[in-house]
Amino acid sequence: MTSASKLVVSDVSLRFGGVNALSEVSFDVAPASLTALIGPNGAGKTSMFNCVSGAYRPTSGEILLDGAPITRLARHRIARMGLARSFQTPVVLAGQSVLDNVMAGRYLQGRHGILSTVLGLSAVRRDEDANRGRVEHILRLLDLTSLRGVCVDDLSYGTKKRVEMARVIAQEPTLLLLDEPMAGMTLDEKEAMSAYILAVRQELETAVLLVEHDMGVVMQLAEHVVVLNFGRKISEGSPDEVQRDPAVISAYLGAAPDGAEQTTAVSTEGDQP
Ligand SMILES: Nc1ncnc2c1ncn2[C@@H]1O[C@H](COP(=O)(O)OP(=O)(O)OP(=O)(O)O)[C@@H](O)[C@H]1O
Repeated sequence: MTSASKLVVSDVSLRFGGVNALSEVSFDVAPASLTALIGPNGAGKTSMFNCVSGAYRPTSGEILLDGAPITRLARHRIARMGLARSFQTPVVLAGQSVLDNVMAGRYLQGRHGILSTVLGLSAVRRDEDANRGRVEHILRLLDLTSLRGVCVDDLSYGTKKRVEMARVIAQEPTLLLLDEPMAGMTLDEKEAMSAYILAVRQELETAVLLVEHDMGVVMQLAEHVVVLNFGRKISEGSPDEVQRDPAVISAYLGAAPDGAEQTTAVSTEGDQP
């Protein structure tokens, strides 16, 4: 753990009745870095996202955001501290345009309450102008400008995921949690989404924590990889290091016993290694 870490996860455990979803998991996310959280189905990735974002309260352990404890804070308080997340199934405002969806992200980020917004106070109007400029910029960044007036209901699944990402980015997070941003996408859409994630990160200098099953994407995007299996951290390091780690290969293949010699690396082909 370093005091300069964006996120520090320290000995986090989460139990559901008799199920240990997470067992004493620790890792850091460095500022402006891209860290991937990977592991086979049921490894505990979503549980960890839910603990970090405040949806679940860990049974034990501590989570720090910019050095401040967030373990027991409500979701909206953590969001106000700079954390935003996307979901496996994109969360969009049905029946609303792409523009309105992204504007919704600005309202979450805004400092004015609903009453001052309704009263149309001048400070709010100044913010509105700034918001519009910011939203137009985000639409351009994610190639959504031409779709700004289109209702999200009429968009493909992959484009809805892009709209959700635009809304989340509009919150100007300093830590962005992306839960399987490529799930259900075509190969072309995945390549485009990878480029968008890199562009967003460069532009906003946001730290990103990414859950993704597509190992090709993880190896291409991540600087640091944390591997979970059955709720425990089994490996951590550069993409190259983890894909050669026998414990990781064993977890994904479900075959070789712990510590066994392995000659194959984790596959970077296809969705599910
Ligand atoms: N709300 C819950 N109630 C009971 N058990 C749960 C709950 N949420 C998760 N679990 C259990 O915790 C473990 C970790 O699940 P989790 O969804 O975090 O894994 P995951 O790595 O995200 O899996 P996947 O890749 O399939 O999404 C699993 O055994 C799961 O069945």
